[in-house]
Amino acid sequence: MIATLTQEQRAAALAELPEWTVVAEPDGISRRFVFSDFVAAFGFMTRVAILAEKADHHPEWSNVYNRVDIVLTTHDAGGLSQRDVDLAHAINSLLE
Ligand SMILES: C[C@H](O)[C@H](O)[C@H]1CNC2=NC(N)=NC(=O)C2=N1
Repeated sequence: MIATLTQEQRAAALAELPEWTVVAEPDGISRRFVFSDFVAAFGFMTRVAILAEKADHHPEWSNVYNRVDIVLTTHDAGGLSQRDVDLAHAINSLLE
């Protein structure tokens, strides 16, 4: 069973993810991505979906035209875990 991060671990992890915001409900982290159009947004979502499936860790997300909103939380742990942090870094890497 995966555990949620301790307060110390959270603080350290979030310091490395300045683009992500803490959200309360569900306990996790969130980031908004804005692209030029729907095709670019959906292409990004496809790449995130492949990462998520490989990691067996899946985002809560929504898409409206060129915008993608992602929340990462670990359902099995009931909050933010290292899996969310790892996926956030992998998603960030897609944009480099
Ligand atoms: C059985 C399967 O491994 C689990 O249900 C995985 C799948 N993807 C998941 N994704 C997320 N975000 N949280 C989980 O707890 C989770 N659990």
